[in-house]
Amino acid sequence: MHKDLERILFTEEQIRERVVALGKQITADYDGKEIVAVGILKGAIVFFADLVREIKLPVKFDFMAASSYGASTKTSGTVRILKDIDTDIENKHVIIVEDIIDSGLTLKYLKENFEHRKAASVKLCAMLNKPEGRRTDIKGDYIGFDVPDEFIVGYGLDYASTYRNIPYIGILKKSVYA
Ligand SMILES: O=P(O)(O)OC[C@H]1O[C@H](OP(=O)(O)OP(=O)(O)O)[C@H](O)[C@@H]1O
Ligand code: HPA
Ligand SMILES: [Mg+2]
Repeated sequence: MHKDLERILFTEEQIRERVVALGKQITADYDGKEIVAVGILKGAIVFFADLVREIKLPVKFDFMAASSYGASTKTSGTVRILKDIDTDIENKHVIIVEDIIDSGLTLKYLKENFEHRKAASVKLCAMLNKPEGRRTDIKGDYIGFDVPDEFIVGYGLDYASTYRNIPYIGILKKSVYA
């Protein structure tokens, strides 16, 4: 285990099993449709790469970069869009792919933004969900795992731009940021 982790929540094997199941569910739900998967950089990149390969339907890729945490374990409350998608999503079935829904501020902002562009449908898929962090009424449509109210890293999730490449998911020691 990485020395800065308090404990591992989900191993590589548990993550793989859950991602396969999510891919199957999405494949069944979107039968006959084409999907535009929009990954939210940077955190979603690892999950995105694994998930899209488990969806057995035509999937177009696009990416948006949004940031609200910076080098903190608390949301700044302001979602900044650093890069927009370049696909015209009007009448398209969009799945927004995220690493985590915590306060929900990022996804609430993005979901409304996508609906204004007249997508045929917009659903949210997140690897992790932290219900106790929530400050909005946003809910995910496809969720990998619920996590406790702790700061989580690995599998794309960072603290101050570090730990994203840890292949499993764990709780960061408080001594690292307190
Ligand atoms: O539900 P919320 O409280 O809004 O938190 C979730 C968002 O915060 C993180 O992004 P961050 O701003 O850290 O950017 P990053 O993806 O580049 O790490 C994470 O990747 C989600 O996008
Ligand atoms: O628990 C978290 N870990 C990493 N990034 C995050 N962004 C929101 N919540 C988290
Ligand atoms: Mg982050």
